Amino acid sequence: KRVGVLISGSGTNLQSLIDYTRDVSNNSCAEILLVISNKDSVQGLKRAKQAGINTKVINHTEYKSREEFDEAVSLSLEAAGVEIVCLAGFMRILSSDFVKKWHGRLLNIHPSLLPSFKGANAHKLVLESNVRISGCTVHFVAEEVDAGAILIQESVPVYPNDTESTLSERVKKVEHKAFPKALELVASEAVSLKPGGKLEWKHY
Ligand SMILES: Nc1nc2ccc(CNc3ccc(C(=O)NCCCC(=O)O)cc3)cc2c(=O)[nH]1
Ligand SMILES: N[C@@H]1O[C@H](COP(=O)(O)O)[C@@H](O)[C@H]1O
Repeated sequence: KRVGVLISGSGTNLQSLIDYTRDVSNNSCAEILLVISNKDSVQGLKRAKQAGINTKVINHTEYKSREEFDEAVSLSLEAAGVEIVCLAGFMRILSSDFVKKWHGRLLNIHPSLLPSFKGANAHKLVLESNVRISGCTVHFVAEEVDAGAILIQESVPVYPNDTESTLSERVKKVEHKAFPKALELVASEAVSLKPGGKLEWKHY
């Protein structure tokens, strides 16, 4: 399956997807063809270039509306023949037209155990709530932010003296395992998203 990855920053999740899909011992059904960033000169773009993967910067500030930005992103993905889109630290909310067009083929990784701690500052909310376990969630993207069907979750302990950076570092380690697994499930068609928004697991 042809995969496109949308990023906005460092791209460590992108790197884990590149490494996993290129490790022949994984017999991956996925191949990353295109990396799109809404921000220029982020480390994720360097990672893609080093891997010889096509990159494109589509700057949202150059578009009059969210829908027009999303349309430009979608057209680039389609032009490359992308079949599955992964949001890897992509920090723009996507319009419902985009989500509808890519329904069931659009994955996101969130740095908390959804449905707890939705939004752009999950680690901060986790620390403020004094929970003792956190982790990451890979889910299909739905119109409602961070509310799509959950594919994979991995947990980590939260320590009393944790900061956002010590927690995010611990969570990222399990993100880098969870995201490739989730992508493989979808790329191999072991799991799919039914129109009603529920998952259909074929090989379990
Ligand atoms: N419709 C839909 N689109 C998404 C886009 C990105 C992410 C990644 N997680 C994200 C979750 C929250 C945000 C957020 O609130 N950013 C500040 C506002 C930025 C902006 O104005 O766009 C961004 C990404 C998830 C979703 C999702 O679940 N559904
Ligand atoms: N969506 C969240 O944003 C961060 C992106 O990190 P990176 O993949 O750019 O290193 C990750 O923690 C991910 O869960």
